[in-house]
Amino acid sequence: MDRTIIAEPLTAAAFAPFGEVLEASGSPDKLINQGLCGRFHDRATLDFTGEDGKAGISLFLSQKRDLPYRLDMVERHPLGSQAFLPMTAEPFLVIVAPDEAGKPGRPLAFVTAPGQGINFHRNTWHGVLTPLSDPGLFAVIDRIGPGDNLEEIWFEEPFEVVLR
Ligand SMILES: NC(=O)N[C@@H](O)C(=O)O
Ligand code: NI
Repeated sequence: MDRTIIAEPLTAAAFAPFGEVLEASGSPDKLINQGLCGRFHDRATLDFTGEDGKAGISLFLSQKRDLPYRLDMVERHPLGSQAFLPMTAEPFLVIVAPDEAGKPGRPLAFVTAPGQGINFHRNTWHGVLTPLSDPGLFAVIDRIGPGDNLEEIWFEEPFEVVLR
């Protein structure tokens, strides 16, 4: 199998099987604050299961990654969705993989446009947060609570993610 993955520009359609793209583009769902603010309302599927699980907002300050990016592993969260919302205008790398009988299939990679965030659906195979610039500062909305919410798979042979 070819181990090189070409990252494509992120689109809502291509990402739909894995989650949502969060971006303030097009017309807002509603105008608020005396018409001075557009609200792009309720754009992500937040999904938290398991006893005593709740939604939490955390901040991640991650080191940037260089390209070509060595993809050694993917993970998933069986008990909750996970959203990455950049607090800078810098693009970042988003990696997902289809589930094939409980194991990840061939990964796909996307590069966000400035201002785009993402929300992984619960139990979606994904690469960890992968900034391409410093500071890699993100707000992350995911499940807080007890239970095993992390499943990791390390590839026998890594993939290499490149830009087109
Ligand atoms: N482990 C953690 O909090 N982050 C990962 O889930 C990730 O996807 O970056
Ligand atoms: Ni994760």
